[in-house]
Amino acid sequence: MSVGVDIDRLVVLFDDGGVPYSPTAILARIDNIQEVMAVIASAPGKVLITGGYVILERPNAGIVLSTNARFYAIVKPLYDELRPDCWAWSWTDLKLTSPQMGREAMYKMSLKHFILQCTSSESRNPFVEYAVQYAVAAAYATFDDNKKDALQKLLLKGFDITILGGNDFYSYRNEIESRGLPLTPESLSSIPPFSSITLNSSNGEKENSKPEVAKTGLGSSAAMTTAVVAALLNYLGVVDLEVYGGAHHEENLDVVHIISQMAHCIAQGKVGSGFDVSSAVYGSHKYVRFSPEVISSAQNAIRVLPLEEVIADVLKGKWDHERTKFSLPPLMNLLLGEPGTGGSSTPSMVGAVKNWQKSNPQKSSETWKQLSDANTTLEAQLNLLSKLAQENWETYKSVIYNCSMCQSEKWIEQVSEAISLEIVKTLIGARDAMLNIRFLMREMGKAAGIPIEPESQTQLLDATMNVPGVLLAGVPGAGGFDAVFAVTLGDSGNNLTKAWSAHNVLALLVREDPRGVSIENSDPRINQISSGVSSVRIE
Ligand SMILES: Nc1ncnc2c1ncn2[C@@H]1O[C@H](COP(=O)(O)OP(=O)(O)O)[C@@H](O)[C@H]1O
Ligand SMILES: C[C@@](O)(CCOP(=O)(O)OP(=O)(O)O)CC(=O)O
Repeated sequence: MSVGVDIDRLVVLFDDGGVPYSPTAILARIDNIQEVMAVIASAPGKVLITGGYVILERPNAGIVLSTNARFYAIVKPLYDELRPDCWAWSWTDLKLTSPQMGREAMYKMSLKHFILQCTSSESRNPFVEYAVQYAVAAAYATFDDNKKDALQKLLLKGFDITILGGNDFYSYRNEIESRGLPLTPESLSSIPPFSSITLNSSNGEKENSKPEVAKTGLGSSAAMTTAVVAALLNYLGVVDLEVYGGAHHEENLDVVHIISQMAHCIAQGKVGSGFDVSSAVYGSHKYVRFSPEVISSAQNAIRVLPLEEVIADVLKGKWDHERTKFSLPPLMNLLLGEPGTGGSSTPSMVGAVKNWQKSNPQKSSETWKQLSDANTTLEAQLNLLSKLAQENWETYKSVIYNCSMCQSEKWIEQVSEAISLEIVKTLIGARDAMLNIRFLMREMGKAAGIPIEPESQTQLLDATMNVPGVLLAGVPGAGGFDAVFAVTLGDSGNNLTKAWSAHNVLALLVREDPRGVSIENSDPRINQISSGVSSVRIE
């Protein structure tokens, strides 16, 4: 059977409540973003649930959960055909588009030294610039002469790179408030995918201070850098990320990790612990940092050696970071709540903690040891819960279901037989470990004179941990006034979302997703278009 429809009378409506699209406009929108020979990679944002500050020093470990918030990089040639005279060129072109920021920048890249020169006056993106330079240098460093010829041809076609960050990376709280919408996840989901980014107005202290992106704290720069590096390395043929599983995939991920860490550290101007890039590459895991020398020695070498040689050495360097499998036990969910009290600057918080370590080495090392032990205890309790779930699934399921409906003091009353009791005791053990971590983080903050868990967050976290079905809550990473996290049991996340909304806290749409960097089959804007279609009608 075929149905005749006058195409110009068809109207497609999107869930985002935006303007209806005619089919012609839809086709133009899809056509416009349909990629030819494009490689699309995505990398997740993260939440560091344990290990803030202490993971800066080996061998202290942290638990980092990757999320369903993803950054995308689309890489394709800028020119379809090679121009006849291009063999004489020693430069190629790079176009970098950031639609959410309304930015487009053009660069020339030297094929000898991989130096980038910005030829348009648009504001620069150092994370992407270093990602491009180091990925291209990695290709030269790893290819033999035959492959270098093919590489040269591909490079001469230029690069057209588009970067897109999922809405979850940015704060839309002000927008929701100004539109008079309720502070709920439903309001957040009404915002169209890959929306324009709200910029915080500059504070006026420095005349030329750049407006800052209003962020939710999921590590946008690490996810962005990793997505660009992965897309480029795949595009150039240095790695093949489409073949999943096995040792070869792990080796490919390690190459993406090394080049991303290098680009991120150099662009950021500091060698941090690297957990945010690590989770963007490998997904959720337990992380122990790499020795910073592997990057600092490369930083020195860059001044005297060709980049290709430096990158070759970095790829063979002593990368001693450790990652151990970790994910939340079954039937547990990660939630984030944005209190709307503004973000804090991690480098200055880290600087204050380092000063305290110098000025009071004995007390600070005691606190660090206690914190590290408390982090290990929480990890052990969560791992034990995963094991108990695996071995006693039915009992585990019913205990979690019962506990999800009441406050923690009542959990023990729900059980009688041995296994259920062990499960509840382990849940309470995890809670106690989190309370201990929070206490020690507050102590560290007071001693260093910085708001790691400030009073307003303490009140919010205490109230959160009293909501029925909430296992634990805390300030992620470096702490401060950013969004807080909670781990909830079963379906109790809905209780928490409502409780937060009543406290003027916006529950974000972010959830744990253990998937690290990956290659995507299609432009994420096309996926979002098709999943966003709510109805088609004929007018
Ligand atoms: N969608 C985007 N397109 C281009 N650049 C972006 C986008 N989102 C964020 N950025 C850039 O990424 C960087 C974020 O880095 P930073 O402020 O250190 O954040 P984070 O702590 O999340 O890593 C900023 O330079 C910002 O301008
Ligand atoms: C203090 C830290 O241990 C954790 C910082 O954690 P955040 O999750 O706050 O990360 P940023 O994205 O860098 O702001 C510093 C570090 O390990 O890099």
